[in-house]
Amino acid sequence: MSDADPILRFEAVNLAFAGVRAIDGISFTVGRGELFAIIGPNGAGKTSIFNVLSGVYRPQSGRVSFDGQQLIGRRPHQIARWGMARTFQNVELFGNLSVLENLMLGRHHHIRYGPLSAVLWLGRARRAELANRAKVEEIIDFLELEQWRRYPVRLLPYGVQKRVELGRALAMEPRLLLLDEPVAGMNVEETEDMARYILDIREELDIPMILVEHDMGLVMDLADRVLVVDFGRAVATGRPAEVQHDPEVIKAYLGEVQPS
Ligand SMILES: Nc1ncnc2c1ncn2[C@@H]1O[C@H](COP(=O)(O)OP(=O)(O)OP(=O)(O)O)[C@@H](O)[C@H]1O
Repeated sequence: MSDADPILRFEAVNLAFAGVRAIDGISFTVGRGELFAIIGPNGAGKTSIFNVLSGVYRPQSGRVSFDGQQLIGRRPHQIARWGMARTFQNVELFGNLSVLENLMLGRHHHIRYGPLSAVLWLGRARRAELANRAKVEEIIDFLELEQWRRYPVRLLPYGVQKRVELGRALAMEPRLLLLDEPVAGMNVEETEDMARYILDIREELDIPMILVEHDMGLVMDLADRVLVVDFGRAVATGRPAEVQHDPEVIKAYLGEVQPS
């Protein structure tokens, strides 16, 4: 499913911290419309890959291109403006602001009018504001957040907070969405809901995604392809059913089987 013109190309990336090889020569591509998962044991390098993609870490070597543009050396806000949005392992929202306000913040880099127009509420600022509001309303609808829209986010159930975070990323109208453990800490019902929204994003919004997730069932159900990492290395890449039976993958998860 990784086509000839992928949205993302991650090539031979190396990232080390004081001797720890967090990413050790990993390469992969993500196709347009693909749901690509990265799995691996704790400390394998998954978050480091996300941090390289979003410009937080600068690798020592390798190339990363997003829709043909080189990413390494770019600032996080620039990469976000290019259309790469991200959710975090722990919810990172403004707890005292409402769902609506948090989603509007996801639109801030779409705001194109200057401060003077904003203060005077001139035509351009007004039109932009209305367009931003319409986009946010669309997302509230899509993620079924209507009943929560005016509530401060900190008062909402955890599963709903994670959904709002997803909504804020969608408000950026991303061309690639990075989901960092979207169902971590969720109960079964919340997990099922989140899985449905992720599938809807792919089917209805046609946004490619990279998913880092410990919930193996979710990955196997949702992903088109899976990259398995261990100690900073790519252990296997393939369709979920293929990697599941790969002896290297089983070894990475279960450890070396000792002869009795
Ligand atoms: N800023 C940092 N400074 C030093 N070491 C780091 C830093 N970030 C990551 N590492 C190290 O790099 C390795 C990979 O870490 P990373 O967080 O990417 O793994 P992970 O697969 O996301 O783990 P988890 O599933 O626990 O979130 C680990 O050994 C980690 O300690």
